[in-house]
Parts: sequence; structure tokens; C-alpha cells
Amino acid sequence: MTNYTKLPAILLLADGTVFYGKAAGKIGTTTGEICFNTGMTGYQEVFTDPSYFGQIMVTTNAHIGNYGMHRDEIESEGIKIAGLVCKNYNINYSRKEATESIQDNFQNENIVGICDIDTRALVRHIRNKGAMNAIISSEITDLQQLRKKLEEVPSMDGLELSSVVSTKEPYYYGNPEASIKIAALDLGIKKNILRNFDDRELYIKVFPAKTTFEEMNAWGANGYFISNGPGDPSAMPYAIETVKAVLAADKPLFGICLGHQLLAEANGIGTMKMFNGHRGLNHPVKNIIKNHCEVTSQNHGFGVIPEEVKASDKVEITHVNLNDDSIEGIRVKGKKAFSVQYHPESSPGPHDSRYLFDDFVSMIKGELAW
Ligand SMILES: NC(=O)CC[C@H](N)C(=O)O
Repeated sequence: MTNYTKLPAILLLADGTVFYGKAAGKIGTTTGEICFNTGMTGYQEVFTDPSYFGQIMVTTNAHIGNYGMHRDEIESEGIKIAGLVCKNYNINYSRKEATESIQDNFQNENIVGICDIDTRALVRHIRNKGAMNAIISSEITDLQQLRKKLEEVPSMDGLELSSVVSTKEPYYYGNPEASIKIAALDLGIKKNILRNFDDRELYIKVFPAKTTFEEMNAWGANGYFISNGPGDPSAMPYAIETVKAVLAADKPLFGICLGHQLLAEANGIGTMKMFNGHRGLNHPVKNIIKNHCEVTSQNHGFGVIPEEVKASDKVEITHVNLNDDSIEGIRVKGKKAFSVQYHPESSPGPHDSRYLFDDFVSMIKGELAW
């Protein structure tokens, strides 16, 4: 294990609030939008979720690193968060299957973090003040210098990030003999979505973010999947065009999170930056078609504008959030297209919503009754 000395580190928020802690991960400086995840498990899956690209993650679980890292428990190749803020940062782990300590992993991947922070106080602060940028440093101690660097960090509002994290080349996943072929638009896709498709005997071709419908259609897909991903959906006209083209061709479509926001945008419904996003594993959602409740895994900082969804004659609401009434799912009238704001692949999280993958398959087979 790498030598690890607890050097002092600073966390500065854009509103001027300062937290003092100890260095975690690589010694250095990092910036991003600060957000918090209330999940009690699955830190490695969260850190490798490409939707978090550009964001500094505050974990509310008091212990991070305590069960180590495992090379298979990833949602993409490598850590995607911009930095970590936690309470207890455990460089020793107690799980024999783990393949690495969090410290070795963060060192290897150049991830800067800060620990020994009163994360309860920090989360209450962000919850009351809303989303904002932040800087962590274990090398710069001068607050003035940190403030200057922080001012240069762009707001998440208006940022296009999918093309940065998306695959550069198309690739295949699953069983080539499968009778159903899915074209997945990779805007920052999580591996567990692909695993869920594979579990349902689908063959998937994953395409780079800026692929057009025509290019995907040339492969002969039976259904189209629009993935999760980082950044602001309204800054992605290329993906909105692709979704519009899939709808115009009347092909089956399923969208998750960013994919949900893009399905709304493609139907003339706007999206907005939320005061605070939803990030955790226990968000209650009501499926108003089936009249049941699901406990869901969530990670989003933007949302579809509820009034615009309600006023739309193109889509109908299928799911609502029971905490704040936000729109969690829509389907397009007269089309074979639906999407959810939350994460049915739930890695980490409860499996209540996995039926949506089955619904997608049934929809492709023309067997979905709704
Ligand atoms: N998980 C996601 O796909 C996130 C979507 C979008 N970047 C948001 O923050 O709302």
C-alpha cells in the first residue's frame, strides 16, 4: 500500500464558506460543482458513474473506503467524479475480495479529495444554499489564490460534457446471436445498463454521443436506448436531433436520466437546473399507470419543467416523485417511447424498477400494453 500521510487540505465553496480537513487521494487541487449523495453503500459504483463527471462528490455515509475497491465493481473505466469530500477515509479495508485500497486507486487515477470533514454540516449548508462550485486543495493554502481559481470554473448550467466521456468508437456488448438488437447512444452510459440488457438476451451496439440516427439505423437496430450522462441536456442539440429522428421513424425508444431529459426536449419540453439535485438510493417514486411505489436510485441535477410536461399534448406523465412531486417518467403519445429520470439499473440501489428493461423488450416485441 502507498505511504499515506494526512496532510492538511482545504475545501472552499463558491459562496466563500471554508472547511478545513485532511488530504485524501492524490495531493493536488481540483474543482467542480459540489453535490452530495445520501447512499449508504456503493461508493465505487458512484465514483465511476460518468454522470458525475465534473462534480465534486460529498458522501453522507460516515465511512468511505472501508470495504476497499474491486476491479469489477465499476460503472465505467475509471473514476469520474472530480473530487471527493468525506468524513472517515479508510485506507485499510476489510473485505478479502477487494482488489485495491481507495488510496491506491485514487493515487493511480489522480483523484484529489478531502476527509475529516463535518459532512453533515456541509450537506445541510449545500441543501440550504443550493448547487454551487467548489475547490479542494491539499497543495495551496492561500485562500485568495483558491478563490481566484474557483472563479474560473464554469457553471454546470449550459455545459455539454457527454462528448468528453462517451466512447470514441462504437463497440458491441452481449450475445451476437440474440434476436433483438439495441442501438445505445452513449452519453456517459453506466455498465449496469448494458448488463441489464445482456441479462435479457439483447445484442447491443454502443455508439459515440454524436452519432446520428441514420448511422445507428444503418446497423438495423430494433430499439434505441438514450443513456444517462453528465452536463446540461439543453446544451446538447445534436442528441435532441437524434432523439427527434428516432421518434420520427417511429422506432422503439427508452431513455434513462439524461436520456429522459432529452426525450422531453425532443418533444418541445424544457429542462432546468434544480436548486439541489436528487442523489441517493431511497427516493420514492409512484408509477401512476400501475399505481405502485418504487424506491429508486437517483442522480440528477437537472429536471424537466413540470408545467411544460403537464401542458404538453405530446407526452403523458407515467411516474412522479413522492418527495417533491417532480416528474420522474414520461411516455410519448402515439409512439413507442418512454423514459425515466431515475436509474432502474440501480448500481448501486434497490432493484424495484428493473421491470422497465422488461417493458422495453415487450415494447420492441409489440407486446407492451399501455
Ligand atoms: N444521471 C444522469 O444522467 C444525469 C443527467 C444530467 N446530467 C443531470 O444532472 O440532471
